[in-house]
Formats: sequence, C-alpha cells, structure tokens
Amino acid sequence: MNTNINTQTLVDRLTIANDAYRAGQPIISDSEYDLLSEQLRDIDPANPFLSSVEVEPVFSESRVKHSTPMLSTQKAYAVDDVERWIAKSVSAAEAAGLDTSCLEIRMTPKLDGMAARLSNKRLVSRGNGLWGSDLTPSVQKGVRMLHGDAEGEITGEIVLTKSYFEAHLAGQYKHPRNVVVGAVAAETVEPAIAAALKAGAIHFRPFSTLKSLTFAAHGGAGNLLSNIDDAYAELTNIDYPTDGIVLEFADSSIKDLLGSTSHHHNWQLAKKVRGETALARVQSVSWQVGRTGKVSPVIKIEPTELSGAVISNVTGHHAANILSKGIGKGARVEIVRSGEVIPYVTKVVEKVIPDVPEHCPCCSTRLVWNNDFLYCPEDTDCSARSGSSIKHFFTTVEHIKGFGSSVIDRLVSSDITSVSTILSMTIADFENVGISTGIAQNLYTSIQNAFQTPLEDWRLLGAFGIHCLGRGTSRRILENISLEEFLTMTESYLLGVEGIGLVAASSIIEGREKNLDEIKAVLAHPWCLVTASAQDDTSAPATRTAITGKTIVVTGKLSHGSRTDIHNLIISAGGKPSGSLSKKTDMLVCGESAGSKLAKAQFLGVEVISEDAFLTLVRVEQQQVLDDTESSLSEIDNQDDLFAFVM
Ligand SMILES: NC(=O)c1ccc[n+]([C@@H]2O[C@H](COP(=O)([O-])OP(=O)(O)OC[C@H]3O[C@@H](n4cnc5c(N)ncnc54)[C@H](O)[C@@H]3O)[C@@H](O)[C@H]2O)c1
Ligand SMILES: [Zn+2]
Repeated sequence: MNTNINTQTLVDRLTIANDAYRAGQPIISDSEYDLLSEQLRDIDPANPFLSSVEVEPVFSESRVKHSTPMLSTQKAYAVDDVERWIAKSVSAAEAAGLDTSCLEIRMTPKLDGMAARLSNKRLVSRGNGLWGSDLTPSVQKGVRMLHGDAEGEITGEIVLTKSYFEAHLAGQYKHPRNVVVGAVAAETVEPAIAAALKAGAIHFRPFSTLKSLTFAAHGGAGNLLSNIDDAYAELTNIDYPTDGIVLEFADSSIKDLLGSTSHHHNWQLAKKVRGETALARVQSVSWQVGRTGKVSPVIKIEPTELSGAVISNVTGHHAANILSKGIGKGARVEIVRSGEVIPYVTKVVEKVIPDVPEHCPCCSTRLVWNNDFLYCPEDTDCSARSGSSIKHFFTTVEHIKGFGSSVIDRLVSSDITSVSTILSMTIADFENVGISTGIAQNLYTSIQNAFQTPLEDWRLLGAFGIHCLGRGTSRRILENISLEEFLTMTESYLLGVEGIGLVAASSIIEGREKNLDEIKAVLAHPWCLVTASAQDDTSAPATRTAITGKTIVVTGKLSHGSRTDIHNLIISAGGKPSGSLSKKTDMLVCGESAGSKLAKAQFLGVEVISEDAFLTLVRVEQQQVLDDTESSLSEIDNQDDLFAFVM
C-alpha cells in the first residue's frame, strides 16, 4: 500500500492536468493522464476523485443547475468486458422479473468534443455534472445548432468537424477539442477559431441525431459481440472526432432498474479502442483486501514500457480470472493500456498453475467465494477491511486531515476499528496506541475543528461506504429527507429517487441495517451539518441579504427547528454557519439557556440576536427580495422549505 501522501500527490496532479485539459490547454497526454488515474485507482480505488465526473472550469459567470445530472461514461476496452456488462445487466433484469426477450442495445459514435445540454433555450456545459456554465453566447458567436425542431431537453456534444480541422487548424492546434474550448470559453475568440465558427464548422450535435445501430441484447448478444468491431468502424466513420462508441440499453424499464452512480449511468457503456500491447513476465500476484472484504489480485510484472509509460502493476480483475487464465509467478502475459483503464492482461501466452489464497492475507480467516470474487467473510474482525473503510470515511469527509495509511494501521492494530470510536478519542487515547504526541494533537484538533465546520449531510452519508450509496446517490436521497429520516426510510422511498433501481435500493437498505449502530454513533457527534438542498442554494446566484457573507454561530436550545434547519436557513440567506465563536464571528444567534458562548460573544463584542429576532430578520429580508424581483424565486430552489420553516 502506498502512503496517503502519494494518493494526495496523484489527486493534485490529476486535478491540475484535468483543469488544463478542460480549459483546452492540455499539459500532459491523455495516456499520461490515464496512467495517473490508473495509479490512483490501484492504490485507492475508493478515492472520491474517481467517483465523480471530472470537473470542467467555469466558462461563464452565469451558472445553470442541470435538471438531472450530466454524467461521464463507464468504459470498456475488451469485448469480454462488454460481454460481462451485458450479462450482468440482463441477469439483473431477469432477477427483477422484467421480460428480457426483446431487450435491445443501441450503439452510437462517441463524439470527442465538449458535452453540453440545451435546456430552456440555454446551452449549458457539463460543468461538475450538477451545475454547468451558460454557453448560450457561443450560439451567437456561430456554433451551429443541429437539433432541428426537437423540443425539451437535448443532450449532445459541441464538436468541430474533422475535415475543417485537418484543412485549416491541424498545424496550430493539437486536437479539435482544444478549438471547441477556445470557441465557447474565451471572451475574445482567436482569429483562426473565429474563422471556424464563421465557416459553420463547430456544431452542437445532439446524441439523438447520430447514426446508430441496434442489436438484441439477450440471446442475440453473441451477434452484437461478434459484429462489434464492424459496428465500431461503421459508426466512427463520420466527420467528427470520436474516441469510441457508446452502447446503451434502449428500454426505459431496464434503465430505471440499473440506475446510475455519481459518475456514470449503469445502463450505458463506452467501448473504446485498445491501445498498444506488450509482453511481460509475471513476477508475482499479490492480494488486496477492500472495505467490503473483497480480496482482489494485483499482478506484478517485470517493469515494461507501454505507450510511453513504465508499467509494473496490472489488474487481475478477480480471483476467478486468475484461476481460469492460469496467471501466476512465471506466466508470460500480453498486457494492454489505453484510455483510462488500468493496464490489464489480454491474453496469457505461457500459463502456470495459479495460486489463489484460501485464507485472508490479513486476518487468515478462510475466504469464501461469491460469483467470481473471493471475500474475507463479514463476521470476522479483519483489520484490512476495517482499515479500508476507515480510510474511505476520512477521504470522503475530506476536511479531517491526517488519517493516512500509517495512522490507520496503528489504530486498527490496536483494535480500534470503528470511525465512531476514533471521533471520540482524546490526545492521550491516540498516544496510547503509539502515535507521537505531535501527530496525536494534530489528529485530535483536526477532528474537533471538523465538528465546527459546515459539512454537507450527503458527504457524511456517502462516507460510510455502503454499497451503492456513494456521494451522488446520498445527495439525491437527502434532497427530500433528513439524515434522521434516512435511518428509518423504506425501500419504496428509495425507488422514487432518480437513478436508484431495485438492485441499488435493496443494497442500500441492507447496508444501512448492517451498519445502523455505527451510523447512529457517528451521527451522535456534534457535526455542523447542512442539507443537500441548502448546499445547492449556495451555488445559486447570490441575492444580497442582511446576513450575506456573515459568519454566524448558533447556540442554546432552539424552539423553531433543529440546528441543521437553522444552518440551512443561514446558508439559504447567504450567511456562513459556524460552530466556533471567535473575533471573526459576525453574529451569535441565541436559543433558550444560552451559556458560555453568550458570555464570550459579549466579551468579544460580537452582535447577539435571539432566535425569534433572527428569524424575523431573515423573513423580512427574504420578503424584500421577493418584492424586488419575482424571478429570484425560481433561482432560489428551496424557497418553499425556507418559508415553511420561517413562518
Ligand atoms: N490529457 C489530459 O490532461 C486529460 C485530462 C482530463 C481528461 N482527459 C481525458 O478525458 C477522459 C475523461 O473524460 P470524460 O469524463 O468526458 O469521459 P468520457 O471521455 O468517457 O466521455 C463521457 C462523455 O461522452 C459524451 N458522449 C459523446 N458521445 C456520446 C454519445 N454518442 N452518447 C452519449 N454520450 C456521449 C457524454 O456527454 C459524456 O459526458 C479521460 O479518460 C482522458 O482520456 C485527459
Ligand atoms: Zn480478512
């Protein structure tokens, strides 16, 4: 396992490279970028960087919230992987009782430009998936809109034609995508790009208008798979740059069933072309235990150069793959890398008798099989499993620093295996497990500071590592219910949440029940939580109120709602809730029996206001806002909740 520092360095490099790429000025090649993401996936597969859409820069001051998230795609390079995706989806459909006999998969070319959506006559970039930049001015600049008479919301790609690029711009720009970014993002468009716009060579091309091929998914899937290379060649033979083809289930009931993650739709898959291959000798196969107990193989090969990078680790996918392909020390394998997948084995040239562990490499418990995977069983105290889930928690919550692999190993080896216990530890407790005083102090301070810092409730929920409950899904679930309600919510509520199908719903309920005591124990800590919907509002165009930009602390027993409610209200009205009182605090809101904070605020000269007076202040402000401009209503999402609470 690499250290936390390496993980952070990788995330930093990826972030910088992604920002440059999305701004149309890549500083490294796609293959170098993909290698960095492979490395990150290898050492920290649960890293939040990998679980959400890569963020685009803000291209305009006007930001627009997407009605449904704009996501990336999951990728497959090998036909085997496409086959597995189809088989898995079809069997999920069968298990849910859907008629799978006529399921169809539609394939379209995967355009390599900039994703955008036409919504309410505004052209909007993908942005961070939830919010995008308003690109409508680029239509006036000359982007040709190819949506015809289509109405409603239309998703597509802004692309430059290959023929124009090759004839006029190839000497000046490395990729047509960089021209597209230059066309929509810059206020002053460079002359060569202005000429491309004038020539009508930059298009907004809806995906629904692309050439497509449809194949049966069930039974006839063999037909699809054996024709996929021809389909690929046919679909990508168009006058736009492409980087693959997109396969998706056509039927809406299977789409609903399969749902989405915060990164991609499970019913959609991008098939990309394979990169360069090389032969390598296997040095060993090592086994890593993940937070669900899954024991996964990593194939160590002799360092081998491939597409300009030196590769020494290759994914082994799962234990069944190692067994069926005969991979082990001394085997000779062909590896491939391309796009953003971890290098993997395409074929085994010289097989050996593989050696798959019978016992957990960490806790020595006898492993169990579940389909193709080996697991360390759930009822054991496996430190690798606990360590991985603790790490996932702190990586997801983000603002508690210091919990890298060495600290976590130390805690787990001292039998401290739950996050709720760690959150309660004192400096002495940390020292007692052999952590040095300086680090112990930092860990303790970081936890206490975190309790004073606003934290989105969906981030906290996503941190528990429940299967199918990442940050994106948590956010959607908590848009309409509170974290407390999550604890008792039913499967039928989940089925009404966008992107959650039957499989995810039952997995989330199962995960919640298994972890209920731990979830309650973590929630019992004094977090400064804000809700999903209030968080959205902070990104909305700000309307100034008396508390805009002010740091506000709330103390005492509240009579008009919970602490989270009032934090949300502060955020909705443009303020910043905080748990700690200092000279920098602008206002202290006091409920009943306010104690030491009230005295301290008076000492520091911080403005003190009662809960009732504060609610009146915000209500008057909000009413003025309404009187001033009716349109602001539609921009502040959460008005109904806001007024329900205030009045
Ligand atoms: N060189 C660098 O520094 C750098 C930095 C960041 C990313 N990248 C590259 O970008 C990749 C990730 O980008 P991404 O998140 O946009 O993922 P992606 O390349 O998988 O593209 C997903 C997008 O494809 C679009 N799309 C195109 N044609 C489509 C069709 N026919 N149907 C449906 N959707 C279609 C969708 O809008 C979706 O948002 C990386 O793997 C890497 O290769 C490179
Ligand atoms: Zn174990």
